[in-house]
Amino acid sequence: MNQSPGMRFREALEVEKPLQVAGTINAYTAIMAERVGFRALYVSGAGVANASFGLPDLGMTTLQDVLEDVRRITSVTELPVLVDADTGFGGALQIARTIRQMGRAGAAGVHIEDQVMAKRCGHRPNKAIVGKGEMVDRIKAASDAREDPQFVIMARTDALAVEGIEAAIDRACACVEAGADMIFPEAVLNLEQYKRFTGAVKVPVLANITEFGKTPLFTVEELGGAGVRMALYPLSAFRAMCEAALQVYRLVRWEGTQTNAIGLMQTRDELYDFLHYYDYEQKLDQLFGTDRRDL
Ligand SMILES: C[C@](O)(C(=O)O)[C@H](CC(=O)O)C(=O)O
Ligand SMILES: [Mg+2]
Repeated sequence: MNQSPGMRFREALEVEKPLQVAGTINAYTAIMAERVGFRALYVSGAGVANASFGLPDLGMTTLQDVLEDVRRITSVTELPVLVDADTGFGGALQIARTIRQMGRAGAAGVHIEDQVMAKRCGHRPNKAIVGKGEMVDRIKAASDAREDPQFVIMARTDALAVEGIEAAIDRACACVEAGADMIFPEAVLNLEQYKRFTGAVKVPVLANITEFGKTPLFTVEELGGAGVRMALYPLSAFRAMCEAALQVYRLVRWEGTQTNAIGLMQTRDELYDFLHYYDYEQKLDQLFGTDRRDL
């Protein structure tokens, strides 16, 4: 595995069209997603905020908070990991630091968006965005800072909901001009709009297929037909995990036993299989023998 993570992401993009990018909120889910066959993973800003810190996705987490989750994930997978860097966590110099530290944490690339620093979830109302010039500066700073030229800089624009499609496409093109390798148009409403973006920008476009948001749950075939090159599922597994956890808590609390919750659970054997538990155990036995009575 001597290719850089950025290179691996770009290769995955050539192999699978559109490339499905699986959101993984921790190291263990990354292992499962890799085993299932995904070719690229994602660390969601909302995932870090919600799952790791119990906070809403409103720009309250720091670069270090995100890096910690990125390191945990990149240390257990060979798959390239795209990371949500929100607004970049500061001005030009801080954005440069974000890019370098993400690279060193093993990320394949990041997306940086044009919302104001006090950002909101992309699928919520009342978003505010910085001017086109400031967004272009963010992308210039990011693209200039990469230590590996293959590290992916993806520009996310939230302008569609704020200024409309023409302005959003104009921004996307300006970001590509400034060095963005890929474009993430946020909160797209229909396939026609995706077609407008993919027709206008000459770089790969990502579709954020997040549930309960503004974008319908388009299939990969539909997205591919609109020229989209990446389909992102940022929180799908997390949402399902949360629902399962809630059901288990309720059942145990109400029924005084987990018997009726067992069907919602991954078994010990499955868990150990994903973790290669038995290989580790065998290693211990090899090293120290199985008779531990003299300890
Ligand atoms: C992609 C996203 O930025 C994320 O942090 O995962 C979110 C996802 C979501 O809230 O559903 C976003 O679209 O803003
Ligand atoms: Mg986000």
